[in-house]
Amino acid sequence: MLELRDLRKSYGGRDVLRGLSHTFRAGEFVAIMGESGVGKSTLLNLIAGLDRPDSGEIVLDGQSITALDDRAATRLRRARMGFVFQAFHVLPHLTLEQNVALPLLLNRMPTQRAAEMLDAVGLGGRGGDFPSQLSGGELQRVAIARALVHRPALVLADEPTGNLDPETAESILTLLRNELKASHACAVMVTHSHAAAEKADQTIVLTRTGLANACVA
Ligand SMILES: Nc1ncnc2c1ncn2[C@@H]1O[C@H](COP(=O)(O)OP(=O)(O)OP(=O)(O)O)[C@@H](O)[C@H]1O
Repeated sequence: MLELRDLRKSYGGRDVLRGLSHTFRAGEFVAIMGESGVGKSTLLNLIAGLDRPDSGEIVLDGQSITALDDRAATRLRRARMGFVFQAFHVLPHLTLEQNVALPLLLNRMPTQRAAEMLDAVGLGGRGGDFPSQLSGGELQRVAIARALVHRPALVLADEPTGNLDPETAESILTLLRNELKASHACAVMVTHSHAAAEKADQTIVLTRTGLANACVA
């Protein structure tokens, strides 16, 4: 459902991705690991259509993302993807329910599923609260609810448990996994945490020379 074909990306003449190819299947939860600076966030940004490869192609459900202009890429991102990224953090001036409803509003979909998703992540009845009233773990649950509320085909997560204690991290990842499996979405999660990667179906290690399967759980 998501295909990376011979992706190449360099910054200032320095190669980061050198001909990277991989296929992700629907319903698959994949962790991407690799040493610092190897290009994990770069890869996620390319898949998200937030940056463009120098060459190669990214195909989502038969549609080439790399061939789209910025407007079309934004539309596709909005409709078909969900994000658990620092850059798309929960907005402080909106209530929890308004935050979770955002992808629905942007896609002109009915908004009642926002409350259902808050229930699903264990925050039922707190839709009127503001983000400042929540703990770090609770905020990540809101981010997961928002990433999945519009039933995206593809969820992209960058260190979703980066600043959480191990117990909270474990519960967040179990929640993410359960919600992904319920909606049959594919997820690509960048992480440095082996405990987080263990929650995925498959871990892929990004190296200086490409993408190598490290283990398949
Ligand atoms: N916009 C940019 N301009 C210039 N160089 C960049 C840009 N984005 C990334 N890089 C460089 O590309 C390389 C890969 O960066 P990237 O953030 O993808 O690594 P990473 O594997 O996610 O690292 P980390 O685990 O430390 O977050 C780094 O050397 C970085 O400095």
